[in-house]
Amino acid sequence: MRPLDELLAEGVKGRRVLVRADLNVPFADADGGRVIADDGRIRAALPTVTALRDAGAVVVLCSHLGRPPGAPDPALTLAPVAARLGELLGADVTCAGDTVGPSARSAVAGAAPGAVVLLENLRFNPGETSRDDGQRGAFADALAGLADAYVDDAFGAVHRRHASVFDVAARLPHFAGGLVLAELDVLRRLTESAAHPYAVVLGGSKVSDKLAVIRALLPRVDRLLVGGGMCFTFLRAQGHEIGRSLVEDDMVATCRDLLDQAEGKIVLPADIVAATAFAADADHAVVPADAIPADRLGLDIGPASVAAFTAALQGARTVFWNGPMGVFEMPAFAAGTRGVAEAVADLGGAFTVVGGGDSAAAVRALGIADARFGHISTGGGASLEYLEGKSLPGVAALHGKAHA
Ligand SMILES: Nc1ncnc2c1ncn2[C@@H]1O[C@H](COP(=O)(O)OP(=O)(O)OP(=O)(O)O)[C@@H](O)[C@H]1O
Ligand SMILES: O=C(O)[C@H](O)COP(=O)(O)O
Repeated sequence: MRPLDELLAEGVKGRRVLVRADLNVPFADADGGRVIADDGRIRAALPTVTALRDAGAVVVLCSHLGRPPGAPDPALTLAPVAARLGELLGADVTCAGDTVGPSARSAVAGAAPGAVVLLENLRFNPGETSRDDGQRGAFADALAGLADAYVDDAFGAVHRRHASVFDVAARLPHFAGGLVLAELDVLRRLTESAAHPYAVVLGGSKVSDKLAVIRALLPRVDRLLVGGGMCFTFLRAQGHEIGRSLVEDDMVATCRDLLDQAEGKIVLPADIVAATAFAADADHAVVPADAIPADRLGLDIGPASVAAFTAALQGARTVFWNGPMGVFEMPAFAAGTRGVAEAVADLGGAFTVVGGGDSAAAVRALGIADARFGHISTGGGASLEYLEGKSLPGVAALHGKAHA
């Protein structure tokens, strides 16, 4: 895998460099409309963009935003991201009106050395995510036609076999950006040389996505703490009443199996904040985790769980945390995530990694400084698939394993 530095050493003055970044940032409703809720991923793209600008390249930047169904959706335009990037760079960023069409081509053709052109949302095009190699390849041809070299710095998307992540690398001289290299270094450390005790904290809502990770991690970790929307499928597997909480019924048997194999490593919440509705102002109460009232749903872990999770983390020398402990976006259900975040941040002598778009956003939204963690990853699914031991298409492509 050739690092960006090799491309810079070759010289890029006046060359067009296609940079795939992951600018898929969360938005929130505000008085004046939708605003960027957390710009961490835009900031994470700055070093690569700045290095190329400083070296005189024409930076042709591209990213996905959300999951539009292969057609333009004005709600998912990258225009606000271009504006924010421009503010952070202190320079104009042109946002093309399309991804590989006339607007993009003329913006790139008219760009001076050091200029940045952000292409419109890659997923406005069906070829980006298509399962059909030919359709993806045709879109990758069009992307490659806009540039002379390709840099992948989209760590959050390296687990996607998409045109801009996988196929385009075979069509241009390709290089890994500093963010991708740094993130892979951290994950390598977590898989190859993690100091023990090693604790993993998992939460969030994507239960089925994360069960495979639990299976893969169990033999390698000493403690596995499960909170968030994930824990209810486990509590159901233990035979408990979980009311109307989030559950994946077809995963209950798998959770039972994982609990049997876990040799006591899996720690589940002892109490739950159970609400009458999925709403910020819903009536709520702390209840035992094995007795959630039938008409309520769990939206956060309770104080006894925070205390138990904090205790289980003491002495850990490596911690990986993915997924909020509750619906942190609603203040009434943010205490569990805050408590666990504080516990992880306070661990002295441990290498602590927070992985996941929502988890990183939660940490920042709660006002906990990035510097209190060893590493905050820009990739949720990407980190998990790496830890699961899966091959990542974006990384394989940078190793020259994508074929046109
Ligand atoms: N008890 C719960 N019930 C329902 N939703 C929950 C619960 N606890 C947490 N969540 C939701 O889980 C979501 C985050 O889950 P997700 O699995 O996507 O996290 P992530 O891995 O950090 O993010 P990403 O995969 O985007 O990088 C949050 O929006 C949060 O509100
Ligand atoms: O938010 C993420 O995890 C990445 O941007 C990838 O997005 P995706 O899950 O929609 O491919």
